[in-house]
Amino acid sequence: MGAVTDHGATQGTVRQGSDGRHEVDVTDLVVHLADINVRRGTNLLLKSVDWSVELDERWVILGPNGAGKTTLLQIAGAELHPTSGTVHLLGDRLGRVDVFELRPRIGLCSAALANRVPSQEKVSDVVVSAGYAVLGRWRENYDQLDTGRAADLLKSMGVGHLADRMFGTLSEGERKRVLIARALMTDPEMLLLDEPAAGLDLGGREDLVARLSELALDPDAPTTILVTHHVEEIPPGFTHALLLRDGGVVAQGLLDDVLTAENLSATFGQDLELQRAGDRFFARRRT
Ligand SMILES: Nc1ncnc2c1ncn2[C@@H]1O[C@H](COP(=O)(O)OP(=O)(O)OP(=O)(O)O)[C@@H](O)[C@H]1O
Repeated sequence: MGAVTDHGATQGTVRQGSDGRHEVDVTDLVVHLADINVRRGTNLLLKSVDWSVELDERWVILGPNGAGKTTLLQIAGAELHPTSGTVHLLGDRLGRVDVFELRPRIGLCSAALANRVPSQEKVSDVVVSAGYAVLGRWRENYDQLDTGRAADLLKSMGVGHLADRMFGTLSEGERKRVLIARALMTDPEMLLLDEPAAGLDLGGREDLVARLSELALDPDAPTTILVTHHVEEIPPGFTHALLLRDGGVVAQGLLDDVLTAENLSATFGQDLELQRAGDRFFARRRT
């Protein structure tokens, strides 16, 4: 296998430092990780990760089971502090900002969140309660503006007709769409999606990929970071990729540069062939 490149991610405002060198203003970036490590016991879940995400970028984080994708997303969501290294999210340094003020600015959709939704919760409440940072608690004073916004978001995700159903009665695909609507409810500056297509059938996956593509192509949509195991799930409109293996970055940068058979093979530890059909990707093992 040949050399794998670690393309530098794009940078924020570049200034001339007092010593004449160029300095990046990390507060202009949506995410900036500098040499972060996450250790649990003797395990290094993330190793020396540097990563910068700019405002109009849509990133896919790709890697095999156990690579550290969810751990990385938890850091981007201000849910986890690294063992070492510095993290800036939406201009604030993690550790020096109240995470309870930061988190409403970040929309998160994950299986862990799905598991916390009470099955009796009404779908419209699952969405509207995001604005109040609660789950499973009905408040009678939800604003009409909020309930209207929740209804619009459910419609935009193709599940408007399910607003009065109980969350527990929905199919896997319907739940995923409701949770994406919830993640968008607070009009977040950053949207984090952890394996949104997991557990969906082919039609459900294709429908979700199309909706996420619409979102990715909308210039008013938040900066989006999507975690997946499958190149087939990368929605058209995504601009950048970060490939992760054993907690380390294999490659990162513009999607077209990073998503190669060589990098994918290094990431998944198999000799893989990568095909591109239009704006979609397909991978399989070389025979
Ligand atoms: N608290 C912990 N203590 C020890 N190891 C942990 C802990 N939490 C996670 N890990 C390990 O860290 C590694 C990375 O986990 P993570 O969930 O980030 O991977 P992932 O890429 O999201 O995996 P998957 O694709 O299977 O969801 C895994 O090997 C996991 O077993």
